[in-house]
Amino acid sequence: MDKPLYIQRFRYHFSITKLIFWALIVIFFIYFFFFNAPTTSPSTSSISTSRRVLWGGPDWESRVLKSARRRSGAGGHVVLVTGAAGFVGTHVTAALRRRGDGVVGIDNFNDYYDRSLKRSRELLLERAGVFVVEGDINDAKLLKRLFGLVKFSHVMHLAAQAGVRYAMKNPGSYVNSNIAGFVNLLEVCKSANPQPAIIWASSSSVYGLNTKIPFSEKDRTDQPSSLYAATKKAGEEIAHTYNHIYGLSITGLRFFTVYGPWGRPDMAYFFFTKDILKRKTIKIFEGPNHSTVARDFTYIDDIVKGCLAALDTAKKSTGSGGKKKGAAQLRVFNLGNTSPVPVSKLVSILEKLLKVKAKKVVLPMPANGDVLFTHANVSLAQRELGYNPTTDLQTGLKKFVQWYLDYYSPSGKKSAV
Ligand SMILES: O=C(O)[C@H]1O[C@H](OP(=O)(O)OP(=O)(O)OC[C@H]2O[C@@H](n3ccc(=O)[nH]c3=O)[C@H](O)[C@@H]2O)[C@H](O)[C@@H](O)[C@@H]1O
Repeated sequence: MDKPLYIQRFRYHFSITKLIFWALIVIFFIYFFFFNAPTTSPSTSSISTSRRVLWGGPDWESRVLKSARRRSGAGGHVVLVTGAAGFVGTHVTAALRRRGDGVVGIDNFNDYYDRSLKRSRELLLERAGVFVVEGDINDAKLLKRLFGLVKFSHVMHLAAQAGVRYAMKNPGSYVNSNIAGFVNLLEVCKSANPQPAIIWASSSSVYGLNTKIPFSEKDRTDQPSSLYAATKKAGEEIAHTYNHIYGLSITGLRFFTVYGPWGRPDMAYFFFTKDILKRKTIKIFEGPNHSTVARDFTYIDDIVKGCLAALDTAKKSTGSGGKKKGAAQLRVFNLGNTSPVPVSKLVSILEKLLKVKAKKVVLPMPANGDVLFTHANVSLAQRELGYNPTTDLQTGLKKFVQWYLDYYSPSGKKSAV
């Protein structure tokens, strides 16, 4: 006897559902085993790298090797640049490439700020012949593979979680990138054969609550006022340890509020420009008793020169196979502009360049880790590196604004690249 119609329909629907269920399971397994193959490396960065990053394979290897090749007759170094799609990283990488060094970049393309800007910088480097590996400095396997493929003479370590105020929102990302990531990189460098010399980005923020002006490398740096500053200071101590135990040659560069074309959208000069153009109100912080807040704003080209000079004067690491063979070089330099400018003056320069009057509100500086004043004494860098900053804020901001208007104009993105 035939079953009632509703039972037949129920069975029919039930079997379709079962079919879809098993099909989904099969698709999941195919995806997991075939598209998530062994060269896939789970990364640990809390901001960006919850996704999996693909690297490896013959094509990837040949791109790495090609990028690491020095221009024939150029002599030069073979450099791994971490944070190569970052602001300073892109400029330094391009400059190294221009003069003929072999350069391989690495960047995790995290979403701390607009990723498309990072991708545009990557494109710029790709056109200059540099391959930026997508991966995280916490990925030891990836770093070992890179060192297995290429005998890097230097590492320019510029990958970091930057930004003073964001440290209150996402403290873990600072520990992850600036401490864990740095240690991971040093662990791989110490075991590499030959060991590379390392140049890395510290920060003017390590001077913290120091009131002695201008800041000299001999001044105290044990009063950080933000977690960001504390992680950079920790980096300096960690550098000391790896230099002492393993003979790694390490140079730390304390950058002072670096600005310029292709800059970081989280920095005040950048978002002030954006907000002034949008007629949005900007906040200008002031210190106690209406005192001025000022920064030793330093133009990117001056910083690049300092980075290259630090690289060219770095002595070789002395260790090999994880063992120290003798004392190695350990240096720290201020790279600033030596003339602090009040934030209110920065805004008035921008108003003139943009030909727009800013809507502004002056507020007491919140307790967010910011310091009142920075001012670099660069005589050590002058002596040892021949560092001599030449760009004043007016000139540097003019170049930034030209780039900004071009890059963000409706038709500009490509022409700026
Ligand atoms: O030199 C350094 O060590 C640091 O320089 C910058 O940090 P900061 O100098 O605080 O740069 P901005 O965030 O661009 O701030 C510049 C000035 O604008 C002020 N500001 C910021 C934001 C705002 O809304 N209003 C305002 O007046 C800040 O108080 C500060 O005085 C970078 O963001 C750090 O990554 C870097 O390490």
